[in-house]
Amino acid sequence: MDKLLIRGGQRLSGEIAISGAKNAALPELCAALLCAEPVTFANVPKLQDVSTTLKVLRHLGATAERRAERDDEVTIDAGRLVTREAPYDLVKTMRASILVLGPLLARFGEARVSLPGGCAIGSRPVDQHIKGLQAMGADIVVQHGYIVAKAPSGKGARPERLRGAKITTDMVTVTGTENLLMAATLAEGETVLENAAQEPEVTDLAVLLNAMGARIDGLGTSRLRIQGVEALHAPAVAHPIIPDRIECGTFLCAVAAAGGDVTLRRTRADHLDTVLDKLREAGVQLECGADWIRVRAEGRPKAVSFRTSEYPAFPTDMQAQFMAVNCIAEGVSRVTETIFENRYMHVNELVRLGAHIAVDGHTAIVEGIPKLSGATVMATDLRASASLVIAGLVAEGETRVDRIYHLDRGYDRMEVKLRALGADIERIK
Ligand SMILES: CC(=O)N[C@H]1[C@@H](OP(=O)(O)OP(=O)(O)OC[C@H]2O[C@@H](n3ccc(=O)[nH]c3=O)[C@H](O)[C@@H]2O)O[C@H](CO)[C@@H](O)[C@@H]1O
Ligand SMILES: C=C(OP(=O)(O)O)C(=O)O
Repeated sequence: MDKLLIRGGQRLSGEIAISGAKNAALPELCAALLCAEPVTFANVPKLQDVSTTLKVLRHLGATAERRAERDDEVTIDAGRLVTREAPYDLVKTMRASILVLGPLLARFGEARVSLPGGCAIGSRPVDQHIKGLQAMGADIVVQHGYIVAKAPSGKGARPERLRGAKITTDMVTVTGTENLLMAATLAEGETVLENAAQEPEVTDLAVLLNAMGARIDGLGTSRLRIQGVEALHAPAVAHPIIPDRIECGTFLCAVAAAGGDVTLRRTRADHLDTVLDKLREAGVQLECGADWIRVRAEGRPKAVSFRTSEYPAFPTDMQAQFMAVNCIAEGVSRVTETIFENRYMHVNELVRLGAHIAVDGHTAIVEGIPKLSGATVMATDLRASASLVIAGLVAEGETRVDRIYHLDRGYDRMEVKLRALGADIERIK
């Protein structure tokens, strides 16, 4: 298993480009299942989760290839599928594999999808996906670890289309909104999704679907109104995946902790407002352009308290990385996690590096100290891994981060980008 070896203490400087967003790429690649024509995407990040999604799509019978001469471009052709089943072995490592359910059911009237795996950050049920699809007329049972779904039966052998419905989810759910949105594009009549997630990745999916001929209104709001159509088509041009706001936020936190002067290119500052505000509160200097952010930091940052919540509030996917900054900040901070019940797996590992953190229910109290000290730590989930890398960059001596397959699920060559900024970091095979 690969590990990262980090020798802390280097300032970061220079420029890097941010990759396409994992959490936009995964649903959008699955959206290609909604039509029989080849759909091309640009700015597709090179991540383990993207490779797993392409494997799932190939298993279903689609062709899914990166272009040899422009390897950020991927074309999916789901013209002829051979099965409607996404098996456990392929989906166990990835939460987002649940996103084939809505498209398969909507286009073919049936799907058999293993309950998904992914980061161990909470119980993560998919009851809202199931309830929403049931409201659209689907018959769904969970059997032997699989969600078995069928559209309402028609008069002949063919299933009917799903039916538009008014659906209000019990909580804001990102992949739940995405699954129901995709299903609704091909349903008969109007669907209204209330309490919809407003994350930029959901909006980017809706932009793609509309470019494929869907009729979705209310983009970026908590009410999505969808008029179902009979078929979707390939968009006229390759769909560019939006930049990864969480990758960008992770590098911003790395500079806030380690100090330096870095410009992040091909990014969207307007997707990161809350994180940028908190970094300013920490004393970090930021300048933002249309597609770049320059970050400068000297000395210890100031401790900043925050609370995670749905977009546009502070993202849960940035909680661990910002906590690493607080570990070496001046002062005491309170970090409250409201989305996932078990997202403090990084705390014990940060404590191994010398951090002073006490967890009280959903809140972690972090007392900043001037220096962390290098140690061997274990990555437990994707963003926890990123927080350990940030901590390693500022720890005295050597930090070894084990089990970085979690990191590879969601970061596009993180250690290569950090090395380009002057970090002393290497991957050990
Ligand atoms: C691939 C992807 O985009 N992953 C993101 C997505 O995950 P994901 O879509 O899985 O997260 P959700 O937004 O669905 O989860 C929010 C909360 O709702 C609960 N819930 C959700 C669905 C459901 O049917 N029942 C239920 O109880 C979850 O357990 C959690 O407590 O949004 C999360 C919250 O921003 C991010 O951390 C993940 O990076
Ligand atoms: C929790 C995350 O991913 P996933 O939903 O794919 O497990 C994440 O991106 O931080």
